Amino acid sequence: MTDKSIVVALDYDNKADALTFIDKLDPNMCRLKIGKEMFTLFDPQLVKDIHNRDFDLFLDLKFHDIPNTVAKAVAAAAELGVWMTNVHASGGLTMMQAAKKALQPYGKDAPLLIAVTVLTSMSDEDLALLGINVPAFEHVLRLAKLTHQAGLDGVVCSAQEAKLLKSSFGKDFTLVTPGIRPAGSDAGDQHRVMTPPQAIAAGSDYLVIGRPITQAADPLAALTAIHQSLQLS
Ligand SMILES: O=c1ccn([C@@H]2O[C@H](COP(=O)(O)O)[C@@H](O)[C@H]2O)c(=O)[nH]1
Repeated sequence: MTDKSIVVALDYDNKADALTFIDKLDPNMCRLKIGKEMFTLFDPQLVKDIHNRDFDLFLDLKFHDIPNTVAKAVAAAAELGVWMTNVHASGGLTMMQAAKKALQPYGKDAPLLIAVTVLTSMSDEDLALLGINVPAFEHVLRLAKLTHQAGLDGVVCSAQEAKLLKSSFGKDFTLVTPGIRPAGSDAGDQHRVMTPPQAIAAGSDYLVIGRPITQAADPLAALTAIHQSLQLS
């Protein structure tokens, strides 16, 4: 089955368990993502272990720091040969421009560089507590505009904002959407959610899906069922 729009968020605290799961997958079935937990626990060797298995890897470290530091971090991600990496758009225009510039020497081998807008776990009420008194979609739009201006490849957003962002920035602006929940599954700490078929219909390019797959009794069956739901949509 080939639908590489699915990016499985690994988020395992045990490397052997993660690799056992990965070894059941075909790199044509999905891409993989590791984030702060796994990178901190298992270091760049994990990136090499995943690349040795021929998967495209999204290194989701959400860099957020001064421009010089973020530029160096993004270049370090490029050295690892990852398919995609990211920064926080709220780090600002200058920071994102510095990150983009740091990838110039890598040419066509540079990873895709995207920016996180508003975390999918956040509601309008969470934003209000930060003094951001607009609905989440408006703040996402603001941050996506800044990201587009900085020349990045796209954003992380909720699939709920995908239609708005595709109509604002065009089809080539890549939308990576976590907060994906198959119908009937537990939302957990995610707030702005959509099902896989809804997300694709809304314009998401990549669906980031973690616990509904990795915490399922049979993760491979859960991934296969999501593939099937997309083919029926
Ligand atoms: O806004 C964001 C940005 C990143 N994430 C990450 O995606 C996965 C989602 O995992 P689930 O288990 O499917 O909830 C996770 O690694 C987050 O760190 C996000 O959820 N929202």
